[in-house]
Amino acid sequence: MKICVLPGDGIGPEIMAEAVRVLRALDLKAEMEEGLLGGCAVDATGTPYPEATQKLAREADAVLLGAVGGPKWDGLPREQRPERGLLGIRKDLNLFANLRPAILYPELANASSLKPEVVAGLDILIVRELTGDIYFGQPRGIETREVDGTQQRVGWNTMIYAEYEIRRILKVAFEAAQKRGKKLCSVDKMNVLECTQLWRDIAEEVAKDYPDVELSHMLVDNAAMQLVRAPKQFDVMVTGNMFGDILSDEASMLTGSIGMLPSASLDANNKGLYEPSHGSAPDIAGKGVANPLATILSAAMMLRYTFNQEEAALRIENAVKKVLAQGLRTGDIHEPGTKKVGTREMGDAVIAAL
Ligand SMILES: NC(=O)C1=CN([C@@H]2O[C@H](COP(=O)(O)OP(=O)(O)OC[C@H]3O[C@@H](n4cnc5c(N)ncnc54)[C@H](O)[C@@H]3O)[C@@H](O)[C@H]2O)C=CC1
Ligand SMILES: CC(C)CC(=O)C(=O)O
Ligand SMILES: [Mg+2]
Repeated sequence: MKICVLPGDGIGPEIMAEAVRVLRALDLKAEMEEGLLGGCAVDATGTPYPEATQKLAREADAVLLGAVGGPKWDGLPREQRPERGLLGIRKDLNLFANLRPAILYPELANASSLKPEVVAGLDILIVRELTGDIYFGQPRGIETREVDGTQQRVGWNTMIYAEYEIRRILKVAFEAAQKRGKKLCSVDKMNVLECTQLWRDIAEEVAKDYPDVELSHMLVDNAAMQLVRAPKQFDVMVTGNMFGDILSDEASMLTGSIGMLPSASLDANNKGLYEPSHGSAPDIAGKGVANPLATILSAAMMLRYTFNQEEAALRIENAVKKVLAQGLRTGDIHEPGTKKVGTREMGDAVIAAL
């Protein structure tokens, strides 16, 4: 098992240290090699996805990533920003399928942003397309030009999907739905965006190959509302890169915190990059208080999807459940009657529970 470890920026190194310790505690035959991605890579090499990291990531079976970015790098030219490194590695490894499971652990029912009765038993899988859409579309830019007779700055991006990109992510979503509750909700904005009209048309076509899955469609604004009104109506949701980015952050709060939401980004052969769904949390970086569970649960997803080690994945997930049952909580999920712990202490507890 060759794993490329990219801690990244902000809380990245803190949460990654715990995930790596958990993996080591499992005593797997894993080779882990660290590399630079994001702001730390910009500082060291001038570029957010340096060649050495490209080589490491391409040669590895899987990549485990913390998070990238932070205000320190926000003023850089766009090509040098940490987030371009993240988009770069996703594109380079062809990781078009991003799976973000929003599962409520019963112990966190009171930490959810919604009432316990609305979220009890919540288990949604968000399937987000990850290498297309407006995050990658060309042309894009900011320039000064004449508009209605005056010089103005104009900014623009392009929302674009080719048929094959839509088709392949829908297949992933239908197959995931087949293995779960057999319900798939495709989220788009077809009432105003041609790009997502194509998405909806193709969803209807692909659905013919999956008669056992019930396909529904929802406009993204309604989907955002339904997620906080009655989230348990959803089984699998599939959507484009930008809508999926936003809806998955929203869904994370139904599970108690964005610090609980892991993710897997897969190519066609289950080579994967695994990372928490959150960012580098500059507001709490360096304080030892970040929740490492999303990263630890991402490591479990890595064992499941890339390495077919279901038993080891379940061991990690059960250890996380046990720690929550013991009442240990980082600040983001803390509530009266539970014990507040830091990042390292949470990692220690998961290892003890293993
Ligand atoms: N995959 C990645 O590497 C991502 C990187 N980013 C980057 O991260 C930087 C910060 O972005 P934000 O919009 O602030 O989003 P963020 O997800 O980093 O933080 C949002 C809020 O959630 C909290 N939070 C996030 N992870 C947490 C954890 N594990 N434990 C406890 N609290 C946690 C933060 O403290 C903050 O209050 C930006 O530079 C952004 O571009 C943002 C999202 C994803
Ligand atoms: C650079 C962003 C697209 C990262 C992000 O917010 C995400 O993938 O969730
Ligand atoms: Mg995001």
